[in-house]
Amino acid sequence: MTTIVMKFGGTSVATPEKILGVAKRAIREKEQGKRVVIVVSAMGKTTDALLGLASDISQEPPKREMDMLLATGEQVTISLLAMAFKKLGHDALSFTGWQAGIETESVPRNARIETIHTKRLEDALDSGLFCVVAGFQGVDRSGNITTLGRGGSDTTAVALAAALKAEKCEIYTDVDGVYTSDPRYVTGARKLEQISYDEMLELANLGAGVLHPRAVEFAKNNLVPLSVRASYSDEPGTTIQEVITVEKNLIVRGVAFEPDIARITVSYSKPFNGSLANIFTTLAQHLIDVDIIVQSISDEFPPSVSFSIKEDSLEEAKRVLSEARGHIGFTAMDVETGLAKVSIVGSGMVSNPGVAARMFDILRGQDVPVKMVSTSEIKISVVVPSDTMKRSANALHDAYGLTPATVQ
Ligand SMILES: Nc1ncnc2c1ncn2[C@@H]1O[C@H](COP(=O)(O)OP(=O)(O)O)[C@@H](O)[C@H]1O
Ligand SMILES: N[C@@H](CC(=O)OP(=O)(O)O)C(=O)O
Repeated sequence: MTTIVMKFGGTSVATPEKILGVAKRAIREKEQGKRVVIVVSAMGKTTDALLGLASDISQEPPKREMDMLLATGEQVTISLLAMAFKKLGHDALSFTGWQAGIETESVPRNARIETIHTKRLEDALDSGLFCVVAGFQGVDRSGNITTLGRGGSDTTAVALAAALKAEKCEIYTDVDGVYTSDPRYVTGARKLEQISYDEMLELANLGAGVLHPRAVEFAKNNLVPLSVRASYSDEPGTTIQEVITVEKNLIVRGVAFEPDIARITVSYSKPFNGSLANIFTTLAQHLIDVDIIVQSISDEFPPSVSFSIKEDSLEEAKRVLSEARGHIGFTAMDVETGLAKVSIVGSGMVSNPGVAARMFDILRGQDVPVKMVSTSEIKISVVVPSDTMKRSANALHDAYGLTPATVQ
């Protein structure tokens, strides 16, 4: 008998009626002879509300206790969904992350899944039960509850699909697939029928919240057939796969963006290599994620390095760098907030020169100042002022032919 994993995000389980709807949808799959695992997120905006409660107590709450708090959101949904199955005449068992055997590394708030001990789930599935699993959470080797980072329920679903050798993993959400850009912000965004794991991974890493980046990583590494589809309709959605078979010629497949970026510039006296290593070692020791790094060295000016981080890490980054000032040997630290990152992604860039030049030209046409740039084989990202993010994304989307009327 084949197994499928269905994941429903917060918007799809926001009310008791929607939870009953999820159960009905899963029952339809089981009636086709499948073993069904359902992964759910916290109801609606519950996780945001829990974060708000914590910040009413403390600005820097202990990360372990944050995991303990945030994991409660998903626990509410799994119990309600198991009750919904019972109400509809079917047997189901709910599982927290640890009950489902999801073991993670010991990194609070952003843990990676290391192993899944599937025996308990396999036994329940063999007994004909629906398995309802809490997304976004696991347990480390010391028995601490961990969470997988915002949006991490997608990763729970794909990791379970890989561990259970499921036939497919379906992510049900409030859009009917992966779009060329976030349809909430980009008016011309259109649904893609297919997208490659690599392009999806870049888009997800660059802010396309429709899928958690590590979910795509898991799917790619384990070749899990993955799709994103609407929880409110039966349309097939978007499939994410190794090699795509349609629209292969597009240079840019999508535009992603991320608000709340800060730039820190640290100036220091020579020898600069030592300072550079000390700055980033200090940040790494405090598990602060750094994104774009721009190092500038000339004979005329003192050396400096600029890097971008998420605004919610800014206070901690400033504090740890200031505490290590003597060790690092820096002379000044400047901070700029209110920034955003806008990126274009597409495998077609590899063999097409001039993509960056065109991007800068389009942004110049929109009067958007580019503060930082970073590239890889299949993406170009720019850091720009937040108030130009939406305008930049729309202009790039149109100019690269992604808006339907302009598809070349
Ligand atoms: N490229 C994209 N394609 C589709 N949706 C996107 C994209 N980028 C961002 N999104 C946003 O992702 C949202 C779905 O993710 P999320 O809000 O986390 O849903 P869920 O609650 O189901 O997990 C959509 O409503 C959409 O605004
Ligand atoms: N509830 C968590 C985990 C999650 O994946 O949520 P969603 O599937 O609604 O994005 C969050 O809000 O981050």
